[in-house]
Amino acid sequence: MVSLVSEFLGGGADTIVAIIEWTLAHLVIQPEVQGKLRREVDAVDTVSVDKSLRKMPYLHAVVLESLRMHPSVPFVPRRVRAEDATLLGETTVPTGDFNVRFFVGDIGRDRKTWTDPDEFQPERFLAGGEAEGVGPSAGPKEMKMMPFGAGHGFCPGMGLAMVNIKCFLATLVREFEWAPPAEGGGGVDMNDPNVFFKVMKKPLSTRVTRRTRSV
Ligand code: HEM
Repeated sequence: MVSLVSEFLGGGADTIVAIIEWTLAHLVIQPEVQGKLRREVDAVDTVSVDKSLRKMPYLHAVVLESLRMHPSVPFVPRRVRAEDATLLGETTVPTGDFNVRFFVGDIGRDRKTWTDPDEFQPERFLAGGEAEGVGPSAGPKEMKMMPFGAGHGFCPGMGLAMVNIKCFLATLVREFEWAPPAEGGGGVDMNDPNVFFKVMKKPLSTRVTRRTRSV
């Protein structure tokens, strides 16, 4: 019970914080994406953001693009059994029990699947884009990305996480302008440290201005 609660608290909080920080970093260095997202957020009734999420496809695309590039949990471990020696891609898997790690981050940046995988392009998830119809969970036939894992260990917090991240981001973009740090502030470092959770190596530093809007 204790480990279950700690898994929910640890896995449920740090992962969300990390993805919001990465997304804000992209919005800071790509002001055109921030502007487009803000126009969408401003256009809906955001008094109760959670009720308006369905009307914000660009917000959905922004979050998916962030999860594709920066999945908070970098790999998914599985214990598997091969009855016969099997050819998996270019690797021959021997007969018997063994551990496999699926590197979620590498799947999301696979050059055979994604065009310019190191570019933050939320539009790819919109209608007509190469990832139209791709969602946060792995598809039954094809797995273009799997930030929440797949199969029997699949993340039970996915739905909660998506709503949480979207509500937070929509509110942060509605209320504030996000700009790069003032000169000498060190810029935005998009590297991640080689640790388990994919956090930013250097915590995001930005200039934040409260928006003044006529009601
Ligand atoms: C951006 C947010 C999150 C990401 C990227 C994420 C990702 C993952 C991944 C990749 C796994 C392993 C899945 C597998 O083995 O196939 C996992 C497991 C898990 N996640 Fe999440 N997660 C997130 C948010 C949450 C939240 C909000 C909760 C709970 C409130 C949560 C609770 C759990 C639990 C309990 C497991 C273990 C499931 C099991 O072992 O059966 N996660 N998560």
